[in-house]
Amino acid sequence: MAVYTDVSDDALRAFLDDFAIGSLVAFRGIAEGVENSNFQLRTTQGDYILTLYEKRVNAQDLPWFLGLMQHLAREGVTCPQPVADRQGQSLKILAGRPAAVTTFLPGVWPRVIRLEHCRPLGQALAQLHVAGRSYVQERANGLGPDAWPPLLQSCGAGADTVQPGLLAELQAALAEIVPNWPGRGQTPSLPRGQIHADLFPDNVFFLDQKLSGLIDFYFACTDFLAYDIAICLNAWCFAIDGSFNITFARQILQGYESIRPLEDAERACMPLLARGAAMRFLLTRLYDWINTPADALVTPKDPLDYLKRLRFHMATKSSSGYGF
Ligand SMILES: Nc1ncnc2c1ncn2[C@@H]1O[C@H](COP(=O)(O)OP(=O)(O)O)[C@@H](O)[C@H]1O
Ligand SMILES: N[C@@H](CCOP(=O)(O)O)C(=O)O
Repeated sequence: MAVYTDVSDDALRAFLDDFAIGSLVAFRGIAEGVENSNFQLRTTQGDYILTLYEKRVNAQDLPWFLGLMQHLAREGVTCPQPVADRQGQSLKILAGRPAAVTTFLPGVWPRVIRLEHCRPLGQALAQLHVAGRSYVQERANGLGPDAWPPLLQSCGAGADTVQPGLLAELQAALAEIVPNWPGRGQTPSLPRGQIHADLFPDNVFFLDQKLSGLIDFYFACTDFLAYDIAICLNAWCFAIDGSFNITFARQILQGYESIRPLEDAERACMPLLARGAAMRFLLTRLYDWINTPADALVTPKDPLDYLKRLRFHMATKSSSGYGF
């Protein structure tokens, strides 16, 4: 459960007095997610989400995230919208944390991924990339390739307590991936733009068998568009036993390319981008696995799920391995 910060009934009522969204009927902490504290609010006017921003979110970036969500909605991408208070402020402080109220998005995320989710996912990702073109302000990816070696170093010997030999295996993989990242060494750069950077199944909602919207833009940043595809291939196309579902991948790619055709260089880089994406999530999971106190109200995600994926991508030498 991800509720890092408790909010008292009285503090919440006082906070909501600033807004014109009715009075509080009920609220509950949401037992999902690992990054921020989320609460579902019911007021006399409807449902809302209250987010208190925690460990990995830099408060200075919040205007950029909230602005991106507003921009994408104007361009036709369904996503939560910040709710401004009576003074026009959407970014506030509650219980000592930066906080915002956003609109509630109807739908549920798919607990079991099926083929019919994959094409709409690819289309929605490409729509996001196209819509993001006119959001001109950039935000660097703080969890890009330069962040990976120090993140592994901060896990240190703890990595081998998760699995013996893990530290050396990841160091060797990093030595292959980081110097050859697009735009470095012999590898050409790729088209860049605003990316979601965390489009996992729990951030994609479906309703009546249709994709109803995207949530959780708090890792969004300006980076290679094809890297966002690589993140989705990691998050959506592996079975519990670690096997890669190329049919799912093909549907994601075809859905994406029906909106935004890829350049040859983007296709060719997919094995490299997929390795980087697996590494990024492996490392944040590993760090959290080692550093989350046993009594914390959050269920850390298993880093070893991403070791299986990384090994698959390290062994995949051609983009045809992803269904191109
Ligand atoms: N705008 C929203 N509308 C409906 N449910 C939401 C919304 N935002 C978050 N949730 C719920 O809260 C859960 C955790 O949110 P998420 O943004 O993924 O957390 P985190 O910030 O920890 O990554 C989601 O899986 C979803 O159930
Ligand atoms: N998707 C990340 C974790 C962060 O996302 P959240 O939406 O679950 O908070 C992972 O799976 O490692």
